[in-house]
Amino acid sequence: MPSTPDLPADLVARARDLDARHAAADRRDAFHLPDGLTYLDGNSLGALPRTVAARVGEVVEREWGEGLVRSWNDAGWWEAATRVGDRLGVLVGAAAGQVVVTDSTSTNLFKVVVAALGMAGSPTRGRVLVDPDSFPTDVYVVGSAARLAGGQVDRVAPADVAAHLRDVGDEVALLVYSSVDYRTGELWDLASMTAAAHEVGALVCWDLCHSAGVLEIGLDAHEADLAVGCGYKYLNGGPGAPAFVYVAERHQAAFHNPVAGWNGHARPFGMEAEYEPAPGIGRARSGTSGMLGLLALEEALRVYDGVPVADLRARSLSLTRFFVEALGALGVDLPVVTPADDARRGSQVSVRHPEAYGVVQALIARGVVGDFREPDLVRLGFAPLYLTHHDAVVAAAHLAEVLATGEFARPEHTRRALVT
Ligand SMILES: Cc1ncc(COP(=O)(O)O)c(C=O)c1O
Ligand SMILES: Nc1c(O)cccc1C(=O)C[C@H](N)C(=O)O
Repeated sequence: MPSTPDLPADLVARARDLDARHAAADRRDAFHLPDGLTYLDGNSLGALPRTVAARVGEVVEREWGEGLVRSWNDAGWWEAATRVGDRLGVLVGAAAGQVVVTDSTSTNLFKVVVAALGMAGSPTRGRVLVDPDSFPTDVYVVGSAARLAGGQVDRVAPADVAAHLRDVGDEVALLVYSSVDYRTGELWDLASMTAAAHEVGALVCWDLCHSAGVLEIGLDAHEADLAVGCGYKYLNGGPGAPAFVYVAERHQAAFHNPVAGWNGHARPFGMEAEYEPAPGIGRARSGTSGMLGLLALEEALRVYDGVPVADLRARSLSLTRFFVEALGALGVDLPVVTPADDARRGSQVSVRHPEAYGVVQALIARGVVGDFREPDLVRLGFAPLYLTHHDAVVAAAHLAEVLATGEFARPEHTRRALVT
């Protein structure tokens, strides 16, 4: 692995000052991070909180091994989906009883779109708006769910939503938008888009995959209707961790889960012939959750204990702002596609380069892990719980060298892997 480039003393000193200023939100010691690695991909797969392995070991050996089926009662397995939902709800601004942790984001989105088309009530309200540049699963799932439920999909960029609602707002049932764009890192205005949808009588489902755990979302405060998001990015639940779904309390009675499985029944152990949904958010459950993943996520969320999301947001903004400043100081003049305005920036920085794939691979070979996103983006995520301003300087210095040396064009860096 190439050694770390010489770091300019002024940047190192500034990093030290900023790390001291944001020390209250520093939980780096709570994570296992490989020596010498600068990990800027927590927006794809979050790092491992140290206590998770022991907790999973305990669940396997004691709760499963010894407790066996009794653990559904004795170890609180049955209620884990809503218990972890309540904990996660605190991070996204949802009062208890509105979030359940279950299934994947894709599956939860399917349930939400079908349910929302049913909630819209009028047969003339069948349009579902989706951002064509969303993470592809959102576009695929919205298309499939809307088709099955007799709706119609309008692919509308966030900037055009207001105009579209003026034109056909009274036919719109639901808007599905990401609060942070997975490619550019742009943060959309959840409050004003939600209000605009409500003005025409439509509902909104927010995809929080790239915002949960790093910024204040305020679902209840902004009267959001529905939301989904995953547990394995900034929430650090581990690969394939279960996702979450939020249904605002005022909508729960009308929320008819199309995957009406027994876990969402009012009396699951009544083994009744007919389905009757559970009275609250439990109705968004379908089948049995994978307990190892769910309890691993619960343990991972303990890292957030005592860390206000506002402090994390301040640290995150400082990290991304400082990283861009460091790129400038080191003479890296790639276009930064992530907004410079704090109010419009999530927790990542994406830069454009025609050989972005090779740049990312060359960085990884140097121990700086980010990822490549089509067609030409180097995407670097800044998980504020465990990254420091010093990491930002190290990453910027490696990027400067990768560009200066032309390493990105080496054949070993341009060969595509299955997962990018
Ligand atoms: C914005 C967004 N939505 C949805 C997903 C898909 O989630 P899942 O694979 O859990 O269905 C991802 C990431 O994979 C994502 O980034
Ligand atoms: N879910 C993933 C996976 O199973 C493998 C590799 C990456 C992912 C991701 O989550 C990608 C991520 N949603 C993104 O924003 O690109």
